[in-house]
Amino acid sequence: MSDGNLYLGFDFSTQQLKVIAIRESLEIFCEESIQFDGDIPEYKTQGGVHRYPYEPLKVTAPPLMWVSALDLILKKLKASKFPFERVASISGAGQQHGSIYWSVGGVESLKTLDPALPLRDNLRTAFAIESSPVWMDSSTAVECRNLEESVAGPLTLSAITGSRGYERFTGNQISKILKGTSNKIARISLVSSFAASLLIGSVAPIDLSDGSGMNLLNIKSKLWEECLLVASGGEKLAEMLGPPIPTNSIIGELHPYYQVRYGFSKKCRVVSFTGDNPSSLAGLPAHPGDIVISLGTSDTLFLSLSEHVPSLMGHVFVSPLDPSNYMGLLCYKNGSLARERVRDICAEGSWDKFNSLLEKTPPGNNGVIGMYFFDAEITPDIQGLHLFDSNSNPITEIAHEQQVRAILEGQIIAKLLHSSSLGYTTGPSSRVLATGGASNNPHILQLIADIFNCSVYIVDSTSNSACLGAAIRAIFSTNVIPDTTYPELVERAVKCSFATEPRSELVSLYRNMLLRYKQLEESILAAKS
Ligand SMILES: Nc1ncnc2c1ncn2[C@@H]1O[C@H](COP(=O)(O)OP(=O)(O)O)[C@@H](O)[C@H]1O
Ligand SMILES: O=C(CO)[C@@H](O)[C@H](O)COP(=O)(O)O
Repeated sequence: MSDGNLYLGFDFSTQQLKVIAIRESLEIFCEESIQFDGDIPEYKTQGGVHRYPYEPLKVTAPPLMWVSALDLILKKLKASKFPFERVASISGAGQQHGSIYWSVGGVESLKTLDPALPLRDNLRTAFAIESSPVWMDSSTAVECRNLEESVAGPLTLSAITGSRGYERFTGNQISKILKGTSNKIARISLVSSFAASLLIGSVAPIDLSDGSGMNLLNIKSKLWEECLLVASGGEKLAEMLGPPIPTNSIIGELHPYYQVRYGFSKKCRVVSFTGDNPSSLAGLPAHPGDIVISLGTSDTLFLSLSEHVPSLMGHVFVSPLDPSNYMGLLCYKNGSLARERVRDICAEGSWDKFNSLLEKTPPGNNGVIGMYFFDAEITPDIQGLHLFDSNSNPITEIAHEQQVRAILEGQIIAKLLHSSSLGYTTGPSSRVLATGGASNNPHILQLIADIFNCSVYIVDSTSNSACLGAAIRAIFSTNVIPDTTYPELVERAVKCSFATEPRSELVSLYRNMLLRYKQLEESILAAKS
């Protein structure tokens, strides 16, 4: 195989930093990852985050941990003799909505990175706020309501920004941070633009697609909405954020730090990073009518949209593929971490045992339904463990094998219920493209097929579609492959294979179960209000 150029795609996700290198022929050259909890334990995270027993809605992560993870993953690549000099361009992704607050000195130290030191030692005092709020935080309900009121209500905020006020959305997080600190904040980044900043040695601009997850960007004008900036952070917020840029823009050349320390080429260019979900969409050959289900730390369901219909549920972002289009997304906080908790309680921490228990119960779980919202759920706004028997009476105890089926069927039925209510429905030629760590589990894929009544496909080469999308964006944005549209490039680069199809005999069972789930969810929400 020729020793041609390579292209890197990073993903700074909740639990780990991942990177994929692809060849100009679009084949994967190598993958690497760093688990925050296990590989850099000095930061003492659990599931990549810090939680606060006396502030259960607060969830943060230390930006210096993400810096250390970049040091470590590049060190691992160097130890494996990775040919850094062949890297022609780099892009990446980051968990959405998290916010990083650069100090004045931090902005300066970015420019003067010393290659004799790890990034961590260069940037140890770079952050005015040492614990960044991340997407699992839901402590900003007051800020959300205030922002909604600043534009005559939640539906108006959704019409402008693509979402009603959501606690994890960055504008509300910034509002809370700025109220609570006197530290001098020079600039504010998202996780995606923060990661890009490390590579170019200056604070990188926020891209339109990830910027859509802030409750600050007008997704039609593609500009920050002035009144929302003022309501969230005052007159200076525009300056702290900088102007947003189209996703897939070339934002600069790799800082000389990386040439000296690792041997990267002087000509290596950096393409704007974006949110992990937009980057994942960019890494999948989704056709019109296809739906993507990403089963990572968060579970998400997303698809390409040609228009934006304001709603009080779900989100619409500027498309990472074409700024005149959109991306619809539903997010579930209780995703893999909730499944892991049931796995650990019922299956001794083993996915194989988890799957064996699933097989001991019939589809439909003999009418038992479960909602496993250990964390305050995003879609919908419910918390707690809610179990119901076949007559929809609340129960408290079910067998381990019923627990396993209940969490999986409950999570997938919820996705079908909420996506259908937004008109995100599958047609006869639709596919569900599954990605994310849990898409490696064939039992979960079969449940998705049965409940969505749709064939499920997976990407042959990797479940890290956010990294793959970033690497493909790195190639595409540097015009290395002329006369090729982005969809054509993705079709060539990403091979999806058939994973499983629905069992037609289960269609009516799951349709009835969905109706019961809908009634139960409505009753829980009604009891809250
Ligand atoms: N066989 C499996 N069955 C179910 N879940 C799995 C399996 N293998 C991995 N996972 C889940 O995948 C998750 C990681 O997925 P990933 O997409 O890498 O997350 P993120 O991008 O948020 O870091 C883990 O938290 C783990 O629970
Ligand atoms: O909040 C959202 C999307 O709105 C989450 O999807 C985060 O982007 C976290 O991503 P993962 O770490 O689960 O990939």
